[in-house]
Amino acid sequence: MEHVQKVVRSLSVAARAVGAFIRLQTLTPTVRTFSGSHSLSQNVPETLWNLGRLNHVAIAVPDLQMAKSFYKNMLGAQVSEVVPVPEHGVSVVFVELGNTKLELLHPLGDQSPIEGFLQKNKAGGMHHICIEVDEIEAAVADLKQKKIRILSDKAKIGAHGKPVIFLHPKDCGGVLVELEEA
Ligand SMILES: C[C@@H](C(=O)O)C(=O)SCCNC(=O)CCNC(=O)[C@H](O)C(C)(C)COP(=O)(O)OP(=O)(O)OC[C@H]1O[C@@H](n2cnc3c(N)ncnc32)[C@H](O)[C@@H]1OP(=O)(O)O
Repeated sequence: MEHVQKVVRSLSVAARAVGAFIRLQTLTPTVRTFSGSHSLSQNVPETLWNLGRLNHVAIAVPDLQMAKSFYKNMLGAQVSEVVPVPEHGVSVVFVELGNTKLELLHPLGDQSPIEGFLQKNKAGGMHHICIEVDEIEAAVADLKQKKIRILSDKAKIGAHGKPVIFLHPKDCGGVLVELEEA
């Protein structure tokens, strides 16, 4: 009899553990990437666009040559020449990191969107992150519906020759987010 009670107790502990595991699986957010595994996407409703890899992290700097020299000579990174991107009001240096890039940004022209940021952050600082998407127009339509502010009327060509948009930092947890079509 005691043996039977032990078996019943073990079975009920196992059943509770399975229940907790299933609840945990339901609660755990899933990551959905267009470059990643399909098995991760099972809990996510199908949408017309997908988020991909981190393309770059952009850092606004008050002195582009000094910043370039820091990454090249102090950290030993491979860095590009200065690339002017007048359509976005910035000059850029790309820092290669293997799996992603840094973009060092400095204002170009008198209407630069990073001028105000550098006035508030005199030593410079992290300005935005850029994540790849597979369908930028679908992303724009979807995010507009979700009341996320898009900071331009339509996608512009970004520093890598691909269409980009920016999302308002106040709608993205305080981070300026750029989406780039891969
Ligand atoms: C080449 C290209 C590429 O990669 O392809 C690029 O990188 S172009 C990179 C440059 N282009 C862009 O950044 C385009 C998108 N950016 C913009 O439209 C603008 O910079 C905004 C993000 C809307 C900020 O505009 P503006 O400086 O005039 O406004 P503001 O100073 O009144 O800022 C409004 C509020 O947002 C905050 N705020 C401003 N810039 C921010 C940033 N980078 N990250 C996080 N928060 C930020 C301010 O502190 C302020 O918060 P409080 O009210 O709490 O004080």
